Amino acid sequence: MKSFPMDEMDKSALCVRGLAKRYDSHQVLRDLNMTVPEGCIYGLLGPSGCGKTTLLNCIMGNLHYDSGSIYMSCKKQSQLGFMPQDVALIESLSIFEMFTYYGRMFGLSPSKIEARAEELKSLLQLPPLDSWNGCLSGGEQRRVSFAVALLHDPEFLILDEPTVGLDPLLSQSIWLYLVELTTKSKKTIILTTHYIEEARHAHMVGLMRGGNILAEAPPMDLMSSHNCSTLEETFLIFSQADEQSHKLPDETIISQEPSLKLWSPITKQTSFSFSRFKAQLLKNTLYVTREVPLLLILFLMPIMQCTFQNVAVGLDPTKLPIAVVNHDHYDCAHIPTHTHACDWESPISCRFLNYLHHATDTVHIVNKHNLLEAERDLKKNNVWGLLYFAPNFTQAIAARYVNASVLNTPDEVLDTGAVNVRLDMSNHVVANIMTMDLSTTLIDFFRKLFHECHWPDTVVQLPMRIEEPIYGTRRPVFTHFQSPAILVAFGFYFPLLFTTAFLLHEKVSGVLERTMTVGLTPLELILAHLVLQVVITNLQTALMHFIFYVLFDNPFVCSVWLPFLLSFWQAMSGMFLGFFMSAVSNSHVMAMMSGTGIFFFVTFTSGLLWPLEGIHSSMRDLIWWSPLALSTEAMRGITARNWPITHPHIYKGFLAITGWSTLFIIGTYLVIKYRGFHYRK
Ligand SMILES: Nc1ncnc2c1ncn2[C@@H]1O[C@H](COP(=O)(O)OP(=O)(O)OP(=O)(O)O)[C@@H](O)[C@H]1O
Repeated sequence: MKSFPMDEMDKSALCVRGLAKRYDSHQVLRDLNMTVPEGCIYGLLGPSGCGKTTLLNCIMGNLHYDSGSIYMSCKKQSQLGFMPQDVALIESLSIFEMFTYYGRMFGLSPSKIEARAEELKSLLQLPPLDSWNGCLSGGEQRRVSFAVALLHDPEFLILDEPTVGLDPLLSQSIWLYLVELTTKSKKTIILTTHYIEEARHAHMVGLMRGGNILAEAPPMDLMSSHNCSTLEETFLIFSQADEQSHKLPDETIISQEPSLKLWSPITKQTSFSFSRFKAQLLKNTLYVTREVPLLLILFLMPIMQCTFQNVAVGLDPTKLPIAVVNHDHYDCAHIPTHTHACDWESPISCRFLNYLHHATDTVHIVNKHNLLEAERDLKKNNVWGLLYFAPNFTQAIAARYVNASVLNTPDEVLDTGAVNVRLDMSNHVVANIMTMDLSTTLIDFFRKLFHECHWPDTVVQLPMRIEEPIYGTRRPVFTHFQSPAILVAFGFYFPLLFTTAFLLHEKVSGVLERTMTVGLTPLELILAHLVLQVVITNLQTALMHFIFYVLFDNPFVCSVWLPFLLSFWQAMSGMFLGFFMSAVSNSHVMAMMSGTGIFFFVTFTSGLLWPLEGIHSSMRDLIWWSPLALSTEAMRGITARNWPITHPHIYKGFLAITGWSTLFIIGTYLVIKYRGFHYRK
């Protein structure tokens, strides 16, 4: 290969001077100088981990650097073509769809995109353009990725290992094409490669080691000045010299505290472009509609979770076995079933048990012969409770209510005339429901009995009258308490999950970095996602409201729009947290772990599982700062009480969501501003 004429090098396409970059305490680039003449191929050679990718990212403005300076002849992102080390293809698109996506990013017309696609297909021997990226081999993906970098015919190409894994013949034709690009079209190309010998094709090579360029010159000049026949040999000589010279010790550089973080001279797109926004939106929509498992998760999950919640949570337990030891009467089978006849002779224990059997579904009577057997079953949790009627229970009851008044009935008689109940109280919910059910059934039984005898039934009632409730029903169910909270929690969590997973997938696969390098702005990225999320959220919310309020008939005493608006607003807040999570997370594991933590924190402190009025007194004032606490209360206020938006409980809910959303947006803005939206290993 002819070496690049030195006189043409005066005009530099890129000048890097004294560049330093470190990750925490790891100094990756140190006092690095590099000059790339215009219209040449510059081969950046160096062992793995020497900092090549870091250098390229600093040049393109994907990374801040700590000190030094970078000069570039091209200033706009659209003049730059970048092929990252990871292929960073969008797997759910076909090759042509991906060309269309990137073409739109660059503002190319459809006919131009089509023409370039055909050109690049024959040049790079690409598979048919309607092939899915996800089905291509590694080498094919690399060629497609290379084609994307060339699509808009940029002036400056930065290629991170373009020929790795390619057929030698294809590699050679790519090199020939690159040389043609530089000679005919005066493009400038920087490429990295592990195949040192292929860099002979380059006009200039830079030998990089330990974060520094040891030498840069045309490859032939480098070899001849060191009497070497291969570049490999030349690199070895430079590496040995570098090893012996022991340049600056690490600490010297680490101790330099950079005063400010510097960017590359490439001007980042800041203005909003409808064409890029549309390209991103169409790409996202194609992705979501093509990924059937994702679609199922998005819509089946709310359906299933809401259905499970309604059928599995909050309903009163039924058919709880309860042991009955009846020493009042051993064989209730032959006692007449007209339980409430004013008859104080036939065994009241049997008549009460008969009434219990028919009046409530909560307990299921299991007759036992003696107390020992019943207690054994209670300990083994074969039964949840034990009812014991002492001998002469009926007579004692009669003595209490018929033959005498309660005041002059002896204590022993009162004792005998009491139903003895022993329960397994280890399960709070079951124990409370059984206690309530047994006492109300017993009171009801005696009320009806007294009624038959034409006695005032107030004798057996507490001196308290429970009036019709202002809100809710006389016999509230736990599901009714939970459903508004579940709606709010799911409304928050589903968008959080989707946004985090979707953006993180793009980030980790390198697609996001690539699209941001070609000019997509954070605002366009966020708006395109927002539009899709709004559509998904509205469908999910409609589905969830339908299941809760139409299928399962949870309390809903209000108009449709206000709870829908609250759910929607809550979902937006979940999405904003998703933006923040995807910006700060570098892996799905990290996002998943923090997402799970957030879910449990938010669930426990939202009043979903238990009323917040029952929280420990030290947290009583703080709890309302929890992200979903006020909105959950607002949802209850709307759906069960029909409070308007002007009610303090309701507008505080909306304000709390707005406040948290603002916080998430500010957090995301700061992360993007100071760290970028890029993937960091
Ligand atoms: N985000 C990061 N945080 C911390 N260290 C990093 C980060 N990115 C890269 N490094 C480290 O910086 C060094 C240089 O990495 P870089 O990817 O630039 O090397 P490279 O020369 O391109 O390697 P390869 O040829 O294998 O791709 C490596 O030791 C790497 O572990």
